[in-house]
Amino acid sequence: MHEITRVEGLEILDSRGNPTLQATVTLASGHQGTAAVPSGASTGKREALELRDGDPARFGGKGVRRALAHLEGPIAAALRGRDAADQAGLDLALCDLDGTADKSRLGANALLAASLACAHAAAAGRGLPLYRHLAVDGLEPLLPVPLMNVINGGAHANNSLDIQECMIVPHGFERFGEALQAGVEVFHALRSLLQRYGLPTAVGDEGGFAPNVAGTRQALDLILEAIRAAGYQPGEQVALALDCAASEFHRDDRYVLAGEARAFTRAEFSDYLASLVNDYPIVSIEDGMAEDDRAGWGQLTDRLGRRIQLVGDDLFVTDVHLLAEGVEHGLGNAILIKPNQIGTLGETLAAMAYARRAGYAAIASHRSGETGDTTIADLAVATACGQIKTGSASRSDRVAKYNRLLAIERELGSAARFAGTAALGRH
Ligand SMILES: C=C(OP(=O)(O)O)C(=O)O
Ligand SMILES: [Mg+2]
Repeated sequence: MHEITRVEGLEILDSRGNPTLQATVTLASGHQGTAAVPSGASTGKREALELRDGDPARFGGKGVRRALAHLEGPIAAALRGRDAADQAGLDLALCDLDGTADKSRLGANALLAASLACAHAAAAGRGLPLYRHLAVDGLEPLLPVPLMNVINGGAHANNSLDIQECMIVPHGFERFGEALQAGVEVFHALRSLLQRYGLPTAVGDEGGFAPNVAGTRQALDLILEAIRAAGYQPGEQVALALDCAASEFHRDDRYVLAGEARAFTRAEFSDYLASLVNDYPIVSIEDGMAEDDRAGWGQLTDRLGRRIQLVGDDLFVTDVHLLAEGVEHGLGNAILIKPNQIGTLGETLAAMAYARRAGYAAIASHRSGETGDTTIADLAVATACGQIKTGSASRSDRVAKYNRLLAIERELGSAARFAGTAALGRH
């Protein structure tokens, strides 16, 4: 029994300068665990609620004092005396305590901070690294392929690109460290290219560049050129991935892309994405259709689901019930995993387990507003999900996750396995 004796909260800042929550859980043994919660910008409308104070006089309404009070009040009271190693039981108790479907009473930010900090405390109490503590029965630790967002658009940058994320996927390598190095070299090569073409090298929220490009194809052409300039083979070693975040530009049943000066029907937008897949080594498209456009998701999955990975982010919001519905109706073939979309670690693990059983891929993911917290790195390794999406190499909040994975790879030594190309080969 790893008895919880104290739960403390702290209001800290995220990478966008907005307040967020950190929790520290102390056990009777004296061991402690600390975790911080991130925050999204292009949030799915079915996400659990991130409780904000709404007082415009403080952080423009984004304060988290109420959530902090919930964390240190009712949540702390409910956790004291419980076993930190009983993650499922703790998280069930937290859900019951909140009592709402969307965690709007206590706030998903308050609940997740506590939930994650319990896991860290239990790991410390057991004398295990977090990825060992969270290890899923029968699965060996696996270092994930990084999906690195090198050109930012959409809600994450104020440039002309409608597609939110253009990512590189360094998969054709033996070790995580080699893949990361390749990704970073491509990122540096891209910076040089942008400079040469007189385009700005300022970065967006996730650390990727945010140039004013003339549409998606120019962004992808630049990335391909950067992959070659860095000495890697596009597709074979470093592939491409997109997060369209299509809910953001879905209006009146049309996909309105300012950069293409066009409003697409769902069929036309499927054609457009298929043409990109034909012309570029794209292995994964996230939120290629809007969260409410189930017909669009069905069409896109029929069209591309056997060729590439189609990831539901806003569509599934890390919710096992929405995922189950999606599996039943054949929507997509992968789920993005963001613990703060659902609000507890236990429910996050349940969604990942369901995906595994259903043959859906799972990608552990950061949010666009991040902290130095590295829990998702351990989560990816423990669940052997094979992929992690955590931005570019130019911001310390993103680099922290990559550095954690480097440390895990070293710690595992000769037992370290890298997911590599096999992680993408399910379709
Ligand atoms: C990471 C993402 O952005 P946000 O955190 O803004 O939802 C995403 O959409 O996948
Ligand atoms: Mg997304």
